[in-house]
Amino acid sequence: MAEIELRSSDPPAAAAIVPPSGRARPVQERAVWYVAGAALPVVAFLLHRVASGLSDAQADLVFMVPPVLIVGAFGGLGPGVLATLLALGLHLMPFGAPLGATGPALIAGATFGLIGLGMAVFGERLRLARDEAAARTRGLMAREAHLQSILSNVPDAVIIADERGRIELFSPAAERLFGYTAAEVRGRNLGVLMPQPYSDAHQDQVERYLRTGERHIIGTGRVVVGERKDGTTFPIALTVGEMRSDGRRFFTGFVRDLTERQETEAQLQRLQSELLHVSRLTAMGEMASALAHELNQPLSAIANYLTGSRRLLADPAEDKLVMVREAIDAAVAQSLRAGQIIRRLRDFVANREPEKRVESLKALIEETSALALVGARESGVRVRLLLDPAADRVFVDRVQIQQVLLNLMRNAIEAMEASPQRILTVATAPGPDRSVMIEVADTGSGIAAEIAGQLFQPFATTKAYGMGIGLSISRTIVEGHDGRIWAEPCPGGGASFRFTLPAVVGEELGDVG
Ligand code: HEM
Repeated sequence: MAEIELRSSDPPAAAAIVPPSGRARPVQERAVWYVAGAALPVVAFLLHRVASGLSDAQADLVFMVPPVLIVGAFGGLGPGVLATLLALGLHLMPFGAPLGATGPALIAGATFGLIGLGMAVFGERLRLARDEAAARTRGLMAREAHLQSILSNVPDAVIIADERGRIELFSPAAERLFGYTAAEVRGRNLGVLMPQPYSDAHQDQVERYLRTGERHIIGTGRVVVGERKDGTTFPIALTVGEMRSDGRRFFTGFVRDLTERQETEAQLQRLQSELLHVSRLTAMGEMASALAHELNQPLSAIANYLTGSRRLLADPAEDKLVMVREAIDAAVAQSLRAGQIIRRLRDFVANREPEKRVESLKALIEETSALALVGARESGVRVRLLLDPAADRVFVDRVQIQQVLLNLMRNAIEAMEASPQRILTVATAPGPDRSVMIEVADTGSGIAAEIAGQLFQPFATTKAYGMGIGLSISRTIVEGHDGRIWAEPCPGGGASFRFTLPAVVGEELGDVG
């Protein structure tokens, strides 16, 4: 979990960036104090001498105390010592007091020197402390500036609250997201950012955490609902961290707006389902003439039976009537067959919401192969269905899986166009981890080496026609069913495409119509 311990005695983190000591103090400032240290005692001395008519040498030192103290206190050690020595020098100059002077003059000079030096040492320490404080302030300001720049630029809203849930910090992104200004929410409870019933219960949740230490959001995050100032709600991903500063506990919330992501996901899903639909239409378009042929067969059979019946009815003898009844029964059967083909097609191309149910693979495969083999039997393709009853029940969207099967079977049939032997095998078997494996194998030309690695990428195709999106769509569908799809060369030549689907076993078995 994100827990940060901050103590006020910690050195400012920005110290590494901002020089911390008085060494950074401008050189000019030091120079000014040296000049003052040299000038002020002289000025004080001269003023006193002019005022007292060059006679009162003993009082010189008294007049020079203020400049020495000022220079020592503010200028530090160097300027302070300079001012003190200069003042003593002036005091002891031959034209002031005789060099050989003893007694009170020397005692006064020594006392003055000690006070001046003491003040210079004191001033130096003061100066260092002042510089350090300035460096600390600069460090804190730099840290504050970094924090502000991070807070202004991170796309996530950042909100800091104390342990009573009162908002202390509300980043610019939070202002944009929730519609409040920082000033409006500072000091208010976090509850203001969420709708009921969260709002009333939130502080209890925070206090429960403080009491028990049991985390539900801290460290894991959660998708929750936020409420803007205008009362509208929106989905957010919330992450909460905990921090201690100066013995107090704070919570930091990172809030990411999911509205856009959810919209994007919904849009992707819409596009995806349109693509699935378009690809089914394309498949049907590619098969159109064969399908027309397939429908034509029952229709012309119906026409033949009915023409025959009319002819038979010209002579309504008993034995002829029997034949007419049989012909009409056959016509009915053919029209039902035509109806079934049309219904299957309509189901297959309809744009509908995906819906997963327990289905029988046997039924799915048999139905799909009827569609896939339209026009193929004439070209000599033989079909082998090796369906294991122990691998029959699957939890899938029927139309989508039929789409995968149809695509694999049509590919297999096309791949065998130039082969002397044309056998399409569809087999099922129990797969690993409660799955069922379906195999569609052919005896065609096999998979070209240059395309093997990108078979399931969109627009990878070796066909003269078609966009090459069939296999990539098949992969999307299979993965959407938590399955896997791959291709292998067949031992005797040709290609084998395999995919897995979630099996339904034991008590999960549902009724399949
Ligand atoms: C804005 C919308 C927010 C909603 C809807 C919300 C909702 C919740 C909920 C439902 C819980 C209880 C979780 C449980 O017990 O299963 C919770 C706990 C908590 N929330 Fe919020 N929260 C929001 C914002 C925030 C923010 C911005 C912070 C911090 C600045 C925060 C700090 C906490 C803390 C400290 C806890 C208790 C610790 C935990 O359960 O791990 N929440 N929140």
